[in-house]
Amino acid sequence: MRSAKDFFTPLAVGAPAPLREIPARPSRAIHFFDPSNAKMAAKIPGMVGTVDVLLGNLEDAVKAENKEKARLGLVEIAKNTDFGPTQLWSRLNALDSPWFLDDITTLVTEIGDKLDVVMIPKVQGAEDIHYVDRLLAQLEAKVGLQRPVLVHAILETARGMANVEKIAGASPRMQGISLGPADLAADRRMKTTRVGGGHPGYLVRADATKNDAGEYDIHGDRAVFQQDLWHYTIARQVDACAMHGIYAYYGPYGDITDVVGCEDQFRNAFLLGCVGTWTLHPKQIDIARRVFSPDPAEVEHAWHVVTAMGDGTGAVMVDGKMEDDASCKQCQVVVDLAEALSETDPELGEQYAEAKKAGIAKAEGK
Ligand SMILES: CC(C)(COP(=O)(O)OP(=O)(O)OC[C@H]1O[C@@H](n2cnc3c(N)ncnc32)[C@H](O)[C@@H]1OP(=O)(O)O)[C@@H](O)C(=O)NCCC(=O)NCCSC(=O)C[C@H](O)C(=O)O
Ligand SMILES: [Mg+2]
Repeated sequence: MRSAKDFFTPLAVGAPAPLREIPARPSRAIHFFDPSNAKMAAKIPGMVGTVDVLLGNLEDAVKAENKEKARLGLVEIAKNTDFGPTQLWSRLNALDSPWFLDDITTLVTEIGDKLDVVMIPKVQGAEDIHYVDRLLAQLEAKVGLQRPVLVHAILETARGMANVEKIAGASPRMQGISLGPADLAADRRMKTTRVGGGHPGYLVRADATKNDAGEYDIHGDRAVFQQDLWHYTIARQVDACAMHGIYAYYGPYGDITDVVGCEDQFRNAFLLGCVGTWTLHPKQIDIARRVFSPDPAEVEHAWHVVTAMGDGTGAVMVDGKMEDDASCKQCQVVVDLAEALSETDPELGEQYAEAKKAGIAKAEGK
Protein backbone atom coordinates (compact mmCIF):
# COMPACT_ATOMS: atom_id res chain seq x y z
CA MET A 1 0.00 0.00 0.00
CA ARG A 2 1.24 3.49 -0.84
CA SER A 3 1.78 6.00 1.93
CA ALA A 4 -0.80 8.79 1.97
CA LYS A 5 2.12 11.19 1.44
CA ASP A 6 2.96 9.51 -1.88
CA PHE A 7 -0.55 9.67 -3.24
CA PHE A 8 0.04 12.88 -5.16
CA THR A 9 3.47 11.97 -6.48
CA PRO A 10 3.54 11.19 -10.24
CA LEU A 11 3.82 7.44 -10.89
CA ALA A 12 6.45 7.93 -13.60
CA VAL A 13 9.36 10.33 -13.86
CA GLY A 14 8.24 13.20 -16.10
CA ALA A 15 4.50 12.52 -15.79
CA PRO A 16 2.27 15.47 -14.81
CA ALA A 17 1.41 15.89 -11.14
CA PRO A 18 -1.91 14.30 -10.13
CA LEU A 19 -4.79 16.73 -9.57
CA ARG A 20 -5.74 17.47 -5.96
CA GLU A 21 -9.34 18.11 -6.91
CA ILE A 22 -11.41 16.79 -9.81
CA PRO A 23 -12.75 19.78 -11.75
CA ALA A 24 -16.54 20.08 -11.62
CA ARG A 25 -16.99 20.36 -15.39
CA PRO A 26 -20.54 19.93 -16.69
CA SER A 27 -21.05 16.34 -17.84
CA ARG A 28 -24.81 15.93 -18.06
CA ALA A 29 -24.73 13.95 -21.30
CA ILE A 30 -21.82 11.66 -22.07
CA HIS A 31 -22.67 11.02 -25.69
CA PHE A 32 -21.53 7.67 -27.08
CA PHE A 33 -20.51 7.24 -30.69
CA ASP A 34 -18.83 4.48 -32.64
CA PRO A 35 -15.82 6.00 -34.45
CA SER A 36 -15.80 3.07 -36.89
CA ASN A 37 -19.30 3.98 -38.09
CA ALA A 38 -18.70 6.50 -40.89
CA LYS A 39 -22.19 8.00 -40.69
CA MET A 40 -21.98 8.54 -36.95
CA ALA A 41 -18.38 9.75 -37.03
CA ALA A 42 -19.25 12.38 -39.66
CA LYS A 43 -21.78 13.90 -37.26
CA ILE A 44 -19.33 14.36 -34.37
CA PRO A 45 -17.70 17.71 -35.27
CA GLY A 46 -21.21 19.18 -35.63
CA MET A 47 -22.15 17.91 -32.19
CA VAL A 48 -19.47 19.93 -30.39
CA GLY A 49 -21.26 22.30 -28.01
CA THR A 50 -24.49 20.29 -28.07
CA VAL A 51 -23.34 17.82 -25.40
CA ASP A 52 -20.98 18.21 -22.45
CA VAL A 53 -18.96 15.10 -23.34
CA LEU A 54 -18.35 13.31 -26.62
CA LEU A 55 -17.21 9.74 -25.99
CA GLY A 56 -15.59 7.61 -28.66
CA ASN A 57 -16.64 4.10 -27.74
CA LEU A 58 -14.16 1.34 -28.50
CA GLU A 59 -15.72 -1.43 -26.35
CA ASP A 60 -19.05 -3.26 -26.52
CA ALA A 61 -21.29 -2.23 -29.45
CA VAL A 62 -18.20 -2.03 -31.70
CA LYS A 63 -17.78 -5.21 -33.73
CA ALA A 64 -14.55 -7.16 -33.18
CA GLU A 65 -13.47 -6.67 -36.80
CA ASN A 66 -13.92 -2.89 -36.39
CA LYS A 67 -11.89 -2.42 -33.20
CA GLU A 68 -8.82 -1.07 -34.94
CA LYS A 69 -10.88 1.08 -37.30
CA ALA A 70 -12.69 2.57 -34.30
CA ARG A 71 -9.42 3.33 -32.47
CA LEU A 72 -7.84 4.97 -35.51
CA GLY A 73 -11.09 6.70 -36.38
CA LEU A 74 -11.16 8.30 -32.95
CA VAL A 75 -7.56 9.49 -33.36
CA GLU A 76 -8.52 11.06 -36.70
CA ILE A 77 -11.60 12.78 -35.28
CA ALA A 78 -9.69 14.09 -32.26
CA LYS A 79 -6.86 15.48 -34.37
CA ASN A 80 -9.21 17.25 -36.78
CA THR A 81 -11.79 18.64 -34.36
CA ASP A 82 -11.73 21.69 -32.12
CA PHE A 83 -13.75 20.54 -29.13
CA GLY A 84 -14.12 23.97 -27.52
CA PRO A 85 -15.81 23.52 -24.15
CA THR A 86 -16.91 19.94 -24.95
CA GLN A 87 -14.86 17.24 -23.27
CA LEU A 88 -13.46 14.29 -25.22
CA TRP A 89 -13.62 10.91 -23.49
CA SER A 90 -13.11 7.36 -24.72
CA ARG A 91 -14.40 4.05 -23.43
CA LEU A 92 -11.52 1.63 -23.88
CA ASN A 93 -11.84 -2.11 -24.22
CA ALA A 94 -11.73 -4.16 -21.02
CA LEU A 95 -8.40 -4.81 -19.31
CA ASP A 96 -8.55 -8.54 -20.13
CA SER A 97 -9.36 -8.00 -23.81
CA PRO A 98 -6.84 -8.29 -26.67
CA TRP A 99 -7.39 -4.61 -27.53
CA PHE A 100 -6.86 -2.67 -24.30
CA LEU A 101 -3.09 -2.22 -24.51
CA ASP A 102 -3.21 -0.85 -28.04
CA ASP A 103 -6.20 1.33 -27.15
CA ILE A 104 -4.50 3.09 -24.27
CA THR A 105 -1.10 3.31 -25.92
CA THR A 106 -2.44 4.72 -29.17
CA LEU A 107 -4.86 7.19 -27.64
CA VAL A 108 -2.50 8.64 -25.04
CA THR A 109 0.47 8.92 -27.37
CA GLU A 110 -1.51 10.25 -30.35
CA ILE A 111 -4.23 12.41 -28.80
CA GLY A 112 -3.41 12.51 -25.07
CA ASP A 113 -3.39 16.32 -25.16
CA LYS A 114 -7.06 16.30 -26.24
CA LEU A 115 -8.31 13.32 -24.23
CA ASP A 116 -9.87 14.33 -20.92
CA VAL A 117 -10.98 10.98 -19.51
CA VAL A 118 -10.62 7.28 -20.26
CA MET A 119 -13.54 5.13 -19.21
CA ILE A 120 -12.52 1.68 -18.05
CA PRO A 121 -15.21 -1.02 -18.29
CA LYS A 122 -15.80 -3.96 -15.94
CA VAL A 123 -13.54 -2.65 -13.17
CA GLN A 124 -13.30 -5.30 -10.47
CA GLY A 125 -11.26 -3.61 -7.77
CA ALA A 126 -8.62 -1.01 -6.88
CA GLU A 127 -5.92 -3.19 -8.49
CA ASP A 128 -7.40 -2.51 -11.94
CA ILE A 129 -7.21 1.23 -11.37
CA HIS A 130 -3.63 0.96 -10.02
CA TYR A 131 -2.60 -0.79 -13.23
CA VAL A 132 -4.20 1.86 -15.45
CA ASP A 133 -2.81 4.63 -13.23
CA ARG A 134 0.83 3.55 -13.66
CA LEU A 135 0.45 2.83 -17.35
CA LEU A 136 -1.08 6.25 -17.98
CA ALA A 137 1.76 7.93 -16.06
CA GLN A 138 4.34 6.08 -18.17
CA LEU A 139 2.63 7.06 -21.41
CA GLU A 140 2.12 10.67 -20.31
CA ALA A 141 5.81 10.90 -19.42
CA LYS A 142 6.80 9.38 -22.75
CA VAL A 143 4.95 12.03 -24.77
CA GLY A 144 5.42 14.89 -22.30
CA LEU A 145 1.77 15.59 -21.47
CA GLN A 146 1.21 18.62 -19.27
CA ARG A 147 -1.95 17.44 -17.53
CA PRO A 148 -3.05 13.98 -16.39
CA VAL A 149 -5.64 11.96 -18.29
CA LEU A 150 -8.39 11.15 -15.78
CA VAL A 151 -9.98 7.74 -15.20
CA HIS A 152 -13.66 6.82 -15.03
CA ALA A 153 -14.70 3.32 -13.94
CA ILE A 154 -17.82 1.45 -15.00
CA LEU A 155 -19.51 -0.51 -12.26
CA GLU A 156 -20.66 -3.65 -13.99
CA THR A 157 -19.64 -6.69 -11.98
CA ALA A 158 -20.69 -7.94 -8.56
CA ARG A 159 -17.04 -7.77 -7.45
CA GLY A 160 -16.74 -4.19 -8.68
CA MET A 161 -19.89 -3.37 -6.76
CA ALA A 162 -18.53 -4.96 -3.57
CA ASN A 163 -15.34 -2.93 -4.01
CA VAL A 164 -16.93 0.34 -5.13
CA GLU A 165 -15.50 2.47 -2.30
CA LYS A 166 -11.98 1.13 -2.92
CA ILE A 167 -12.31 1.77 -6.66
CA ALA A 168 -13.52 5.34 -6.09
CA GLY A 169 -10.49 6.09 -3.89
CA ALA A 170 -7.87 4.08 -5.79
CA SER A 171 -6.13 7.02 -7.48
CA PRO A 172 -6.20 10.81 -7.61
CA ARG A 173 -6.98 10.28 -11.31
CA MET A 174 -10.43 8.90 -10.51
CA GLN A 175 -12.95 11.29 -12.07
CA GLY A 176 -16.12 9.28 -11.57
CA ILE A 177 -18.07 6.07 -11.83
CA SER A 178 -20.92 5.08 -14.16
CA LEU A 179 -23.38 2.27 -13.77
CA GLY A 180 -23.27 -0.45 -16.44
CA PRO A 181 -26.67 -2.01 -15.74
CA ALA A 182 -26.61 -4.61 -18.52
CA ASP A 183 -23.27 -6.20 -17.64
CA LEU A 184 -23.97 -5.86 -13.93
CA ALA A 185 -27.34 -7.60 -14.31
CA ALA A 186 -25.69 -10.48 -16.17
CA ASP A 187 -22.88 -10.83 -13.64
CA ARG A 188 -25.34 -10.79 -10.74
CA ARG A 189 -27.58 -13.33 -12.47
CA MET A 190 -30.49 -10.92 -12.41
CA LYS A 191 -33.28 -12.18 -14.68
CA THR A 192 -33.67 -9.04 -16.76
CA THR A 193 -32.89 -8.87 -20.49
CA ARG A 194 -32.80 -5.08 -20.95
CA VAL A 195 -30.13 -2.37 -21.03
CA GLY A 196 -31.03 -0.37 -17.91
CA GLY A 197 -34.42 0.88 -16.80
CA GLY A 198 -37.02 -0.90 -14.73
CA HIS A 199 -38.95 -4.15 -15.01
CA PRO A 200 -42.72 -4.59 -14.59
CA GLY A 201 -42.17 -7.80 -12.61
CA TYR A 202 -40.20 -6.05 -9.86
CA LEU A 203 -43.08 -4.69 -7.83
CA VAL A 204 -44.94 -4.53 -4.56
CA ARG A 205 -48.67 -5.14 -4.39
CA ALA A 206 -51.18 -3.61 -2.01
CA ASP A 207 -52.63 -5.95 0.61
CA ALA A 208 -55.78 -7.88 -0.30
CA THR A 209 -58.99 -6.59 1.25
CA LYS A 210 -61.88 -8.71 2.54
CA ASN A 211 -64.89 -9.42 0.34
CA ASP A 212 -68.55 -9.45 1.49
CA ALA A 213 -68.07 -13.02 2.77
CA GLY A 214 -65.24 -11.78 5.03
CA GLU A 215 -62.55 -13.62 3.02
CA TYR A 216 -59.38 -12.01 1.71
CA ASP A 217 -59.92 -11.34 -2.01
CA ILE A 218 -56.38 -12.00 -3.17
CA HIS A 219 -57.41 -11.88 -6.83
CA GLY A 220 -59.33 -8.61 -6.41
CA ASP A 221 -58.33 -5.16 -7.50
CA ARG A 222 -54.99 -4.51 -5.75
CA ALA A 223 -52.77 -1.60 -6.70
CA VAL A 224 -49.26 -2.54 -7.81
CA PHE A 225 -46.24 -0.28 -7.62
CA GLN A 226 -43.24 -0.97 -9.81
CA GLN A 227 -40.00 -0.73 -7.82
CA ASP A 228 -36.64 0.64 -8.84
CA LEU A 229 -34.22 -2.19 -9.65
CA TRP A 230 -31.24 0.15 -9.41
CA HIS A 231 -31.93 2.07 -6.24
CA TYR A 232 -29.49 0.19 -4.00
CA THR A 233 -26.74 0.18 -6.62
CA ILE A 234 -26.94 3.86 -7.52
CA ALA A 235 -27.25 4.95 -3.89
CA ARG A 236 -24.09 3.00 -2.98
CA GLN A 237 -22.28 4.30 -6.00
CA VAL A 238 -23.23 7.89 -5.14
CA ASP A 239 -21.98 7.51 -1.56
CA ALA A 240 -18.68 6.00 -2.71
CA CYS A 241 -18.15 8.82 -5.19
CA ALA A 242 -19.14 11.61 -2.79
CA MET A 243 -16.86 10.15 -0.12
CA HIS A 244 -13.89 10.42 -2.49
CA GLY A 245 -14.76 13.75 -4.15
CA ILE A 246 -15.56 12.24 -7.54
CA TYR A 247 -18.74 12.11 -9.64
CA ALA A 248 -21.47 9.49 -10.06
CA TYR A 249 -23.32 8.87 -13.33
CA TYR A 250 -26.20 6.72 -14.45
CA GLY A 251 -25.34 4.75 -17.61
CA PRO A 252 -27.23 3.56 -20.67
CA TYR A 253 -30.97 3.42 -21.26
CA GLY A 254 -31.29 0.97 -24.13
CA ASP A 255 -34.94 1.52 -25.09
CA ILE A 256 -34.30 4.46 -27.40
CA THR A 257 -38.00 4.77 -28.31
CA ASP A 258 -39.21 5.01 -24.69
CA VAL A 259 -38.28 8.61 -24.08
CA VAL A 260 -40.61 8.83 -21.08
CA GLY A 261 -39.12 5.83 -19.26
CA CYS A 262 -35.67 7.17 -20.10
CA GLU A 263 -36.46 10.55 -18.57
CA ASP A 264 -37.77 8.88 -15.39
CA GLN A 265 -34.64 6.75 -15.05
CA PHE A 266 -32.37 9.75 -15.60
CA ARG A 267 -34.35 11.87 -13.11
CA ASN A 268 -34.16 9.20 -10.39
CA ALA A 269 -30.40 9.18 -10.80
CA PHE A 270 -30.20 12.99 -10.77
CA LEU A 271 -32.25 13.24 -7.58
CA LEU A 272 -30.13 10.57 -5.89
CA GLY A 273 -26.92 12.50 -6.60
CA CYS A 274 -25.69 11.59 -10.08
CA VAL A 275 -24.37 14.48 -12.18
CA GLY A 276 -25.00 12.99 -15.61
CA THR A 277 -25.74 9.99 -17.76
CA TRP A 278 -24.85 8.32 -21.04
CA THR A 279 -26.74 9.14 -24.23
CA LEU A 280 -26.69 6.44 -26.90
CA HIS A 281 -28.80 8.17 -29.54
CA PRO A 282 -29.31 11.84 -30.45
CA LYS A 283 -32.91 11.51 -29.13
CA GLN A 284 -31.60 11.12 -25.58
CA ILE A 285 -29.44 14.25 -25.54
CA ASP A 286 -32.18 16.79 -24.83
CA ILE A 287 -33.59 14.52 -22.13
CA ALA A 288 -30.23 14.34 -20.36
CA ARG A 289 -29.60 18.07 -20.65
CA ARG A 290 -33.05 18.87 -19.29
CA VAL A 291 -32.97 16.37 -16.43
CA PHE A 292 -29.44 17.04 -15.21
CA SER A 293 -29.87 20.84 -15.26
CA PRO A 294 -31.84 22.06 -12.23
CA ASP A 295 -35.22 23.64 -12.95
CA PRO A 296 -34.93 27.48 -12.86
CA ALA A 297 -37.73 27.50 -10.22
CA GLU A 298 -35.53 25.29 -7.99
CA VAL A 299 -32.59 27.60 -8.62
CA GLU A 300 -34.68 30.62 -7.63
CA HIS A 301 -35.77 28.88 -4.43
CA ALA A 302 -32.18 27.86 -3.71
CA TRP A 303 -30.97 31.47 -4.07
CA HIS A 304 -33.85 32.61 -1.86
CA VAL A 305 -32.82 30.21 0.93
CA VAL A 306 -29.07 30.79 0.59
CA THR A 307 -29.56 34.57 0.70
CA ALA A 308 -32.08 34.44 3.55
CA MET A 309 -29.72 32.23 5.57
CA GLY A 310 -26.85 34.74 5.34
CA ASP A 311 -23.91 33.15 7.18
CA GLY A 312 -25.73 29.79 7.18
CA THR A 313 -26.43 29.64 10.93
CA GLY A 314 -29.79 29.81 12.68
CA ALA A 315 -33.19 29.08 11.14
CA VAL A 316 -35.53 31.07 8.90
CA MET A 317 -38.99 30.56 7.40
CA VAL A 318 -39.18 30.55 3.60
CA ASP A 319 -42.60 30.01 1.98
CA GLY A 320 -43.93 28.52 5.22
CA LYS A 321 -41.06 26.05 5.60
CA MET A 322 -38.25 25.97 8.12
CA GLU A 323 -34.78 26.31 6.58
CA ASP A 324 -31.52 25.83 8.44
CA ASP A 325 -27.86 24.95 7.88
CA ALA A 326 -28.72 21.54 6.35
CA SER A 327 -31.29 22.75 3.83
CA CYS A 328 -29.07 25.75 3.06
CA LYS A 329 -26.30 23.32 2.12
CA GLN A 330 -28.67 21.43 -0.19
CA CYS A 331 -29.61 24.74 -1.80
CA GLN A 332 -25.92 25.59 -2.17
CA VAL A 333 -25.47 22.38 -4.20
CA VAL A 334 -28.18 23.58 -6.60
CA VAL A 335 -26.73 27.11 -6.76
CA ASP A 336 -23.22 25.77 -7.45
CA LEU A 337 -24.50 23.48 -10.20
CA ALA A 338 -26.46 26.33 -11.83
CA GLU A 339 -23.38 28.58 -11.71
CA ALA A 340 -21.18 25.87 -13.24
CA LEU A 341 -23.68 25.12 -16.03
CA SER A 342 -24.08 28.84 -16.79
CA GLU A 343 -20.42 28.99 -17.76
CA THR A 344 -20.85 26.63 -20.72
CA ASP A 345 -24.57 26.89 -21.50
CA PRO A 346 -25.49 30.52 -22.31
CA GLU A 347 -29.21 29.77 -22.78
CA LEU A 348 -29.45 28.22 -19.33
CA GLY A 349 -27.14 30.92 -18.00
CA GLU A 350 -29.76 33.57 -18.84
CA GLN A 351 -32.54 31.63 -17.14
CA TYR A 352 -30.40 31.04 -14.08
CA ALA A 353 -29.37 34.71 -13.91
CA GLU A 354 -33.10 35.65 -13.83
CA ALA A 355 -33.73 32.98 -11.18
CA LYS A 356 -30.87 34.29 -9.07
CA LYS A 357 -32.15 37.85 -9.28
CA ALA A 358 -35.67 36.78 -8.32
CA GLY A 359 -34.49 34.53 -5.46
CA ILE A 360 -32.28 37.23 -3.93
CA ALA A 361 -35.03 39.85 -4.33
CA LYS A 362 -37.51 37.59 -2.49
CA ALA A 363 -35.04 37.01 0.34
CA GLU A 364 -34.51 40.76 0.64
CA GLY A 365 -38.30 41.31 0.68
CA LYS A 366 -38.31 43.29 -2.56
C1 LIG B 1 -28.81 2.42 -31.07
C2 LIG B 1 -28.26 2.64 -32.46
C3 LIG B 1 -27.70 1.33 -33.03
C4 LIG B 1 -29.39 3.13 -33.38
O1 LIG B 1 -28.81 3.50 -34.60
P1 LIG B 1 -29.71 3.74 -35.90
O2 LIG B 1 -30.53 2.50 -36.17
O3 LIG B 1 -28.82 4.22 -36.99
O4 LIG B 1 -30.71 4.88 -35.39
P2 LIG B 1 -31.50 5.94 -36.20
O5 LIG B 1 -31.81 5.46 -37.57
O6 LIG B 1 -32.63 6.37 -35.36
O7 LIG B 1 -30.48 7.15 -36.31
C5 LIG B 1 -30.87 8.41 -36.79
C6 LIG B 1 -29.65 9.18 -37.21
O8 LIG B 1 -28.85 9.45 -36.06
C7 LIG B 1 -27.54 8.91 -36.24
N1 LIG B 1 -27.10 8.36 -34.94
C8 LIG B 1 -27.59 7.30 -34.30
N2 LIG B 1 -26.96 7.13 -33.15
C9 LIG B 1 -26.04 8.10 -33.06
C10 LIG B 1 -25.07 8.46 -32.10
N3 LIG B 1 -24.91 7.72 -30.97
N4 LIG B 1 -24.31 9.53 -32.31
C11 LIG B 1 -24.44 10.27 -33.44
N5 LIG B 1 -25.35 9.99 -34.40
C12 LIG B 1 -26.13 8.92 -34.22
C13 LIG B 1 -27.69 7.81 -37.29
O9 LIG B 1 -26.46 7.61 -37.93
C14 LIG B 1 -28.77 8.40 -38.18
O10 LIG B 1 -28.18 9.34 -39.04
P3 LIG B 1 -28.83 9.71 -40.47
O11 LIG B 1 -29.06 8.42 -41.18
O12 LIG B 1 -27.81 10.58 -41.15
O13 LIG B 1 -30.11 10.44 -40.16
C15 LIG B 1 -27.17 3.74 -32.43
O14 LIG B 1 -27.76 4.90 -31.96
C16 LIG B 1 -25.95 3.37 -31.65
O15 LIG B 1 -25.17 2.55 -32.06
N6 LIG B 1 -25.75 4.05 -30.53
C17 LIG B 1 -24.62 3.83 -29.66
C18 LIG B 1 -24.74 2.49 -28.97
C19 LIG B 1 -23.65 2.31 -27.96
O16 LIG B 1 -22.71 3.06 -27.87
N7 LIG B 1 -23.77 1.28 -27.14
C20 LIG B 1 -22.79 1.01 -26.11
C21 LIG B 1 -23.13 1.69 -24.80
S1 LIG B 1 -24.32 0.83 -23.83
C22 LIG B 1 -23.43 -0.48 -23.20
O17 LIG B 1 -22.36 -0.75 -23.59
C23 LIG B 1 -24.03 -1.31 -22.08
C24 LIG B 1 -23.26 -1.06 -20.78
O18 LIG B 1 -21.89 -1.23 -20.89
C25 LIG B 1 -23.81 -1.95 -19.72
O19 LIG B 1 -23.16 -2.94 -19.37
O20 LIG B 1 -24.91 -1.66 -19.26
MG1 LIG C 1 -21.12 -3.00 -20.21
